[in-house]
Amino acid sequence: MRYYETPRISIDRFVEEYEFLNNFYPCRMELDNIVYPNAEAAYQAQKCTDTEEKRVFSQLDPMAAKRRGRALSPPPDWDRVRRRAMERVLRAKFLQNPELAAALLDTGDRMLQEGNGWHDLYWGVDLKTGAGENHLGLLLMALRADLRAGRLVPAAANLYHRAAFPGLRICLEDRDITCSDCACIVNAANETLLGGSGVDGAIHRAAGPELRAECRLLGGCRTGEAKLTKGYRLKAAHVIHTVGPVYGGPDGDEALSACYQNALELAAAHHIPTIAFPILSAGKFGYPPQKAAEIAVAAVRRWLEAHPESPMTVTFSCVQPALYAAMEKTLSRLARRGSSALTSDPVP
Ligand SMILES: Nc1nc(O)c(N)c(N[C@@H]2O[C@H](COP(=O)(O)O)[C@@H](O)[C@H]2O)n1
Repeated sequence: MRYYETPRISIDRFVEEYEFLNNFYPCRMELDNIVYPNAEAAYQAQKCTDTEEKRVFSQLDPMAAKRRGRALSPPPDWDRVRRRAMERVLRAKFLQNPELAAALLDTGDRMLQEGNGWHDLYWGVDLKTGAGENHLGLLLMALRADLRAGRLVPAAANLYHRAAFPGLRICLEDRDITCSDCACIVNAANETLLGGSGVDGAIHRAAGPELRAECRLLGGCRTGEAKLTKGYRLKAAHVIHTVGPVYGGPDGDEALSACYQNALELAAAHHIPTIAFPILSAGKFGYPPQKAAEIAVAAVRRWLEAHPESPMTVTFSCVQPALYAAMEKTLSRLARRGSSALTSDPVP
């Protein structure tokens, strides 16, 4: 949805297509020469005065960052400076990730408030009572006004890291999949195909409402299956939606392999040359990072080896540090066995 299409009602929870407003949303940002994987880690790190202690947060997923930040004793003037710390973090997040700045602008004049059920009355408001100071929402709205007026200007492109494993025809990026340069991206969807949270919400928000309209015609998707749509406002021309299993269920690992294989089969049938996968089932469906990584790599590798004539190259797009590390370990081990060529470069 674009700015002029948005109704003037408030956004009172930062979930689903508005999850990008949440500090837990995965996105790289640099602050004082440290690159963080999400705004929560960047914010919690500001409680440390020691740079090495701050650097620990560069490896933390949002929940781990929140826990570690809470266990620290903050500087004595923290209550006075924390709003300014959050403002710096939000500026870094949105100015260094232009697609997020565009999404913030697309919220138009809507009131932004972080409704929550965990009684945070400083950064948000209580969803039940409406009480709270909503400083996160206020800072986001001020940033939006600065972007709209041109007082703040986002970078031309966002920062990410790409590792190539040429012998394997596989790459690994720590990039938001909605910014992928591949012809097709894979969505970790649910059985309704009508959007949800996590990567599903991010893809639907970036693709626009036309994606949901096409998804409505598909009659859902069973676990392990894959369905194709257009990419609409995404850079990718196509989206393949697949439903991964929830961790711990019967035949889950086989279903997870089937997601990768069916997505690749569908892509090949439509002559798609490049495809980006998130690490399926490793988010809200609970697969442990190493297990999800091994199943992903084995399934893709098996398909590529069975189709040596295919021009397909596969990118794994992975925004969580623990998952990225598991993927890098798994792919490096395989590349050492299968190929001596291995490069790893920051982009752009
Ligand atoms: N590459 C990428 N870009 C995003 O914008 C994302 N939100 C994610 N998330 C990853 O997707 C996988 C499925 O998670 P959910 O079921 O959506 O929670 C998981 O690997 C997340 O880390 N990835």
